[in-house]
Amino acid sequence: MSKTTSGDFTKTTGWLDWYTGPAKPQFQLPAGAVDAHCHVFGPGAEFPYAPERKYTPCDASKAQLFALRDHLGFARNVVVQATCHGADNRAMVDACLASGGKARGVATVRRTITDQELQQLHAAGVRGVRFNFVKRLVDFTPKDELMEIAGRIAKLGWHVVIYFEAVDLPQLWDFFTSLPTTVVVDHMGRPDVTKGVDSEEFALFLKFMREHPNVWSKVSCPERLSATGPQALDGEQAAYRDVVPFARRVVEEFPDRVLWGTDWPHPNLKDHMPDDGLLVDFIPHIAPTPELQRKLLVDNPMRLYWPEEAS
Ligand SMILES: O=C(O)c1cc(C(=O)O)oc(=O)c1
Repeated sequence: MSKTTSGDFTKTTGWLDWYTGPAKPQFQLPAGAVDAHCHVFGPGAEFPYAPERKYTPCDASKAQLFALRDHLGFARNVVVQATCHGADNRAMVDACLASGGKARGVATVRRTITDQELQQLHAAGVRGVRFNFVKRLVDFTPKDELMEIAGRIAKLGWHVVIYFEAVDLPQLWDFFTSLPTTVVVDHMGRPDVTKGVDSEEFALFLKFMREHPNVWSKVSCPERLSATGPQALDGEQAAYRDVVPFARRVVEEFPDRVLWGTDWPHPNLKDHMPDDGLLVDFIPHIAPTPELQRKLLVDNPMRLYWPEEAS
């Protein structure tokens, strides 16, 4: 597979391309497992990157995503709109439509979107919108605009996905806790794992989930959060051990409100690109029993994204 950025685009300097030839996981995923956080990038020649983007990635097409899904043993994907596409959801929608019902999506929308356009997104398989508060990724969208969008998508039965850094949770608390939908936190709210699992910062995140039963968390991205490694490369089976206590705490306390995803193609990683097969092998460390694994990988994502099929 050749990895390029097509169209009139040049990759951000230092960009790390996704890993070719991932291992077959040793951990066998339960039947029907969902990769509930992944992206498509372009291809730029077909789906141009947004003018307001903060980075230009290498292309990562739907066909490449579906090949990874099959290789790792997932049954389905949730394709989350990547910030490099702004509020132009065409690449994500195209992936959902091409998946034969095996992908659902999370969109980024502006308040100018019409009801008809929202209905079209729904028909394509979109079931949520993403609000992003990570400053290196997006410019600020006023909270009144976000709240207006949340009110509109609530009527479609959709949820809100939020992405923020742990240090920003206190100032975002009131907004998050006013949202009228299920709220799904990306990557555990990005804890600083060097502060420890019993830190005030992580305690606040657990309180956020404990006091608000509509809040869910993706226990994803150990490769982003780890400070110690070792990196999930070259067969390493003990990768990212410093992240395990955080994810495991969330899985064990909130087993019915957690999701897991590869985060392929892993935008903006700076020091290494993980082997996605080894990332799958991380799962039994954070969800140690078959029951927790089934909830994390099958029951919970099915309830949120394919409720009509959920048992
Ligand atoms: O931490 C990141 O850089 C990142 C970026 C994006 C995106 O650009 O959409 O999505 C993610 O899930 C994570």
